[in-house]
Amino acid sequence: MLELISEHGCYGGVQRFYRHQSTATGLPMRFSVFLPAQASAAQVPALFYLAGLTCTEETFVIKAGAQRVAAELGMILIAPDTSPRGAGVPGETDNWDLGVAAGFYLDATAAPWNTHYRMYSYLLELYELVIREFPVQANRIGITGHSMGGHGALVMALRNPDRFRSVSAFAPICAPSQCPWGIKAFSAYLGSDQQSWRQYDASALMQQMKTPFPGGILIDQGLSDQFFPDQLLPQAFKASCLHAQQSLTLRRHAGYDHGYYFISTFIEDHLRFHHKNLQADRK
Ligand SMILES: N[C@@H](CCC(=O)N[C@@H](CSC=O)C(=O)NCC(=O)O)C(=O)O
Repeated sequence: MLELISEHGCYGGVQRFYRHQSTATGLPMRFSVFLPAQASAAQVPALFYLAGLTCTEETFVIKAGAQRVAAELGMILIAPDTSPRGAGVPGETDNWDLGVAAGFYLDATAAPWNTHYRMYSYLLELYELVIREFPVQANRIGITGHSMGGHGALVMALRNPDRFRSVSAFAPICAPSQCPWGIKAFSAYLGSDQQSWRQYDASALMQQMKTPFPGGILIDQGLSDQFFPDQLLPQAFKASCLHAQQSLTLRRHAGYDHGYYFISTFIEDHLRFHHKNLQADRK
């Protein structure tokens, strides 16, 4: 059962916010949907956007300025929240990089996180819900994201290429098993067996990838990004793409930092990249 929280006219379409009860997390979850005008008459392509640490389902919608081009292209935008809320895990709001707003888009297996912190399964649940409830072309769905959400987008696409036909990312955490944010989160959520971390590590997954994304992968990275040297490691993902013969466009931009000024500058390129890839004939 979907509860509409609010709706707002936007570029001829409508920006909506919803709440629903999730089976995966066992808690109420929130997400946002932009519906372009074209969606009132036909099924259209859709793009999931996964936000980063400290964000909500609202951050992308109010900061990235994506709706104008999505309205032009006739593309639905879906932005979920970044973690369960109200799980009651002791200390879950004590750190900005673990717990609330830091779900890392994985299914926790270690207590006390494993009951509700199940964002990987939640995204698959949301994917089905979106196809059921909105006028989406089910074979034309892409995914993108920023930082922790860029990690989530790459992992979701690499593990579910039949669901997500196109993938891009902004300053993603490319090798979480090797950076401080990822090591902290994976140790808490998944435990000490680093073999189990590989299923949520885009660079490790890409090493094993058998069928490349035909339209390539697009990543943008700011060179004034304060997290670039230690946390993001795009060079690791690039090396894995070379190994797997996956075409990767990794653009490095002088003068851009980690924030939404960077994302809002390049979001149009990402929407057009996905629109083009999703237009290509798909079975
Ligand atoms: N703790 C700091 C920094 C938090 C921060 O930079 N969050 C990024 C994502 S970082 C990786 O996932 C973000 O997108 N913030 C939202 C924004 O509007 O910029 C803090 O709380 O400021």
